[in-house]
Amino acid sequence: MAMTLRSQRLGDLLARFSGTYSTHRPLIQRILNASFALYVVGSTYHGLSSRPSAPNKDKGKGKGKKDVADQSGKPPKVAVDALFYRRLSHILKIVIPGLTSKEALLIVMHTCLLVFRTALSLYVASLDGTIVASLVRAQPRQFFLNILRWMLIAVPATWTNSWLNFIQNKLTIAYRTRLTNEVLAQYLGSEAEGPEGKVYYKLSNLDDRIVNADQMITNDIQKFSAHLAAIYSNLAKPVLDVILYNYQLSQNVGAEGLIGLTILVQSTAALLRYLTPPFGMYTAMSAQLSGSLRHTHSRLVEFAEEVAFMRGEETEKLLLEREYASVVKHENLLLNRRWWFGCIEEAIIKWLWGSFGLVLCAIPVFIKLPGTLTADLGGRTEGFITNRRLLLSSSDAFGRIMYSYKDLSELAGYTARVSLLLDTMRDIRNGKFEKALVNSATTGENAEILKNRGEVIESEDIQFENVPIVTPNGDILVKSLSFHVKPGQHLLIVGPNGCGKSSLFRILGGLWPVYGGVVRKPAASEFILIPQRPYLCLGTLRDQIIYPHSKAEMAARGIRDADLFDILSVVQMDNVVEREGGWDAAKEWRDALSGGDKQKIAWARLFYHNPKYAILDEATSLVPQEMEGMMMQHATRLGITLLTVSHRPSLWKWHALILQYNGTGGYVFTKLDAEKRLALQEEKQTLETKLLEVPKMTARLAELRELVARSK
Ligand SMILES: Nc1ncnc2c1ncn2[C@@H]1O[C@H](COP(=O)(O)OP(=O)(O)OP(=O)(O)O)[C@@H](O)[C@H]1O
Repeated sequence: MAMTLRSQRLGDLLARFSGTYSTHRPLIQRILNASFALYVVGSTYHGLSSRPSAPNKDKGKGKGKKDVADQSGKPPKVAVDALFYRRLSHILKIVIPGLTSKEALLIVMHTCLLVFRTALSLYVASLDGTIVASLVRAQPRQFFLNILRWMLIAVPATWTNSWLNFIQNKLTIAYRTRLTNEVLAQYLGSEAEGPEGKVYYKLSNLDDRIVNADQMITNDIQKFSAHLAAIYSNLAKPVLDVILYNYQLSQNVGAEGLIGLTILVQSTAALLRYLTPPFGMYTAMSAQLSGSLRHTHSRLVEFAEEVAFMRGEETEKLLLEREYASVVKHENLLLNRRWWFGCIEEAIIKWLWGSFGLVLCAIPVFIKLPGTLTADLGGRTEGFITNRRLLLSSSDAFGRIMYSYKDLSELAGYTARVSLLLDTMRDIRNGKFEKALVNSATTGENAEILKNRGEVIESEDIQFENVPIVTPNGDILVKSLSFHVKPGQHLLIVGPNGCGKSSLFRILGGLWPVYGGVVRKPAASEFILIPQRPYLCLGTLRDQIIYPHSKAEMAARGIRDADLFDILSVVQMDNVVEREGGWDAAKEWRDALSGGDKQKIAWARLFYHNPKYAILDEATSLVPQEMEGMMMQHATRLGITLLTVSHRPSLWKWHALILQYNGTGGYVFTKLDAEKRLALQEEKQTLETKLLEVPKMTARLAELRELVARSK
C-alpha cells in the first residue's frame, strides 16, 4: 500500500517536472545553446592558451648552442605555451604593423568570406534536405526547382572558395615579405649604421646560436608565413562553423542531445590531445636538420676545388651521409608518429564521432520532441538529411579545430626558429654575443678583459692605445697594443701565423668588439680591404671594379667606363675587357679569373674608390714582384695610406713603420729602415747558411783527423 503511494507520488513528481520542462523548454534550449557557444569558444581558447613552459624552455641561448639544440644535443621543447604566445605576438607586430595595413585589410576580407561561406553551407544543408524530401514525396516540380537553386548556389560557393584560397596565399606572401624585409634590414643593415650593423658577419663569427641563417631567412620564414596564414582560417572558421551548425542542429534535434553528444566528443577529444605527439618540436628539429644538410652541401660547392685537389671525396661523402642519415632518421620517426596518430585520429574523428552523430540525427525520428509537430515520411527524411549534413559539417569543423592543435604546434616550431633569428640579431646589434669560450676566458684576468669595452673615436690618424686583441672565443692574442699611424705613413705588420695580424684589421673594420683602451680611426667608409682571396660579387665586369657602388653611383662620381679602362691598365688587366666580352659581361667571376687576376681586380677596385687607408692582407702574394712595385707606387701616388700584412721582404721598402708581433703576446712598433733591415736579413741568412755547413765540416774534420792519425 505504502509502495503504491510512493510510486504514485513519484509519478506525479515526474509528470509535474515534465510539464514544467515542456513549458519552459524554449528558455532551457536558449540557455543550453548559449552555454554551448560559450563552451566552444572557451574550450578553444583554453586549448590554445598558454600552459607554463618547462623550466629550461627559454634557455635556447646557452653557450655553444647550435640553432635550437641544447648543450646535450637534444632539441629544446617547443610547445604551444606562454613562450610561444610571447614570441608570436612579437612577430605579429612585425607582420601586421597596424589596423590600416594591407595585411589587416586582407584578414578582414578573409573573415567576411569565411562567414559568407558558413552561411552558404547552412543554406546548402537545408536545400539538400528539401531535395531529398521532394524525391521521397515524388514532387517533380519541387525537385527540379530545388536542383536549379542548387546549381545557382554553386556560383557564389565556388567563387568564395577560390577567393578564400587566393587571400590566404596573398596573406602568406604579405607576411613573408614583411618578415624578410625586417630580417634583411637587420641582417645587412644600412651603410649609415656603420660597424653596429654587419650582423651577417657577427652572426656566424662572433656567435654560436645560429649556424645556418640562410636556411632560416629563406625556408623557415616562408614556412612560418604559410602556417600563420593557414592557422587563421583553420581555427576561426571551424569555431564559427561549430557554433552556427550546432545552433541549427539544436533547433532540429534539441539542445539536450547536442549537449550529450558534446560531452562524449569532448572526452574522446581529450584522449586524442593526450596522445598527440610533440609535432612542434619535431618541426623545429626537421628545419634544423635539413638546414645542416644544406649547409654541408653548400660548403662542398664553395670549396670544390680545394676538396678536389686534396682528394677529399670520401671524407666529404661521409660527412654528407652522416647529415643525410640524421635527416632520414628524424623523418622516419616523424612518419611513424604520424602513421599511428593518423590511425587513432581517423578512428576517433571519423568513425566514433560519426556513429555518435547518426544516433543524434535519429532522435527526432524516434522521440517526439516537445513543441515539434509529427512529421510525415518526407518531413522525417528531410530532417534526417539536413541534420546529417549539418552534423557532418559540424564534425568536420570540430575535426579541423582538433587538427589545428597540430598545425599550431607546427607553427610553434617555426615561430621558435624565426624568433631565435630575430632575438639573436637583436642581441648582436646590442653587442651581446654568445659563444663557447676558451677555458682561460672564463677565469681571472682574461675574464676581466672580456667584461670591459673600449672607446672608439673618429680621427684622421689610426691610433691604438692599450687595446687588447681578443678573438671571439675569448683567446687574448695581445694584452695591450699601442701604435700610431699618420696619413701617408705606410705600416707593415709582420709576425708568425695566428698571432693576430688580420684580427687587428677586424677591429679596425668594426667587425670585432674593442674590449679596452682607445681606438682612434677614420670612419669605416675610409677603409678598403684587399684580402689574399678577394671577393668577387655577382654581376658584370664593371661591378667587380666598382663594388659596392652601382653604375648610377659611378656615373654620379663622374667616372666613365674609359676611366675604369685606365685603372685596369695600371694593373695590366685592360685586356680582360675584350677577353671577357665587355664591361656588361656577367658571369661567375670567381671561376672566370685566376688567383693573380682576382688580386689585380681588387687593386683596381682600390684605385677606383681611392680611400684614405687600404688594408692589404697578403694582397700581392699571387702577382709578380714588378707588378707589386707598380701597384704600391700607384697607391702612394694617389695618397692612400697602406697597412700591409706580408711575408715578402720585397715590400719592406715601401713602408715607413713596422708592427712586429712575437707570437706570444708581445710586439715591437718602430720605424722601418728597410735598407738596414734588408742588410740585417741578408747577414742573418748568410750566417744561417754557414751554420748549416757546420755539422758537415765537423764530420769531415773528424774524418781527416782519423786519416792523419792512421798515416803516421
Ligand atoms: N671568427 C673567429 N672565431 C674565433 N677565433 C678566431 C676567429 N677568427 C680568427 N680567430 C683566431 O684568431 C687568431 C688570430 O687570427 P688572425 O687571422 O688574426 O691570424 P694572423 O696573424 O692573421 O695569421 P696568418 O698569418 O696565418 O693569417 C687565430 O688563432 C684564429 O684561430
